[in-house]
Amino acid sequence: MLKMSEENKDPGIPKARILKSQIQKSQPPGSKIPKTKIKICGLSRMEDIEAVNEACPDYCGFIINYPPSKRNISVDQLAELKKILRKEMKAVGVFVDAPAESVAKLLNEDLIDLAQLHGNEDETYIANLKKLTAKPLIKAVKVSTEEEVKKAFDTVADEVLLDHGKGTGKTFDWSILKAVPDHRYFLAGGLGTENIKEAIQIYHPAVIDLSSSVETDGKKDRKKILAAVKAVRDTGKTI
Ligand SMILES: O=C(O)c1ccccc1N[C@@H]1O[C@H](COP(=O)(O)O)[C@@H](O)[C@H]1O
Repeated sequence: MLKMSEENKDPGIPKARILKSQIQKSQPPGSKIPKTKIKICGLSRMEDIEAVNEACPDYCGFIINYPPSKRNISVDQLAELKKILRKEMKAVGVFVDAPAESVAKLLNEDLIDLAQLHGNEDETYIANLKKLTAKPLIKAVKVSTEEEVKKAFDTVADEVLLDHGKGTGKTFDWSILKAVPDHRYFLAGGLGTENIKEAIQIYHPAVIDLSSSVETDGKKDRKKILAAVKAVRDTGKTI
């Protein structure tokens, strides 16, 4: 039976609700705010793990039990891939309307470090899942208007991910991000080496999340993964 951890009894404020200006005020003068991080999503093969082990992004994403995706993997495949994934990187399980109990099980067994909820999971679902695990939850939201972006942060999830869809390889209109200049979020959808710098310098996302642009013929491409991680690190912009 799953138990609530000590940490979960006092879940505190979700990271997504803490504004950048509040973080800056709490820093000693001259100290640096964390740099934008990078997540490479949709890993499915051993060679994908070898590539990320070399590039070392901050987060690695796995699409779990979602057959409509060409990046779908089973829990057994996840377990095999996880065995060789370097420990420095956080493993993110990406779910689409999966039963909360099965998501919590993978988190609590440490097969994944965070769960990304990328379907129609509502606040009741997320609140229920939070009772089953202390691990961080990311709510993914498809956005196309300023109103939708603002509403995305009205959540009990720990993190918010703003996306064009589900691994579409397309950007949404980033100008709507001006509606939430002070918020922390994962930015996804159509990001690649050609637009990473612009995204970081203008919008300062906490995490740049990409999948389609680091593929060739539908498979992850080692050189593209290395180039994307380098692009984020080289930009080196602080939020
Ligand atoms: O990539 C998928 O197939 C997918 C399936 C189900 C939910 C989310 C999915 N992908 C997410 O899309 C972004 C990356 O987008 P892009 O390909 O770079 O445009 C990332 O958050 C993935 O988790």
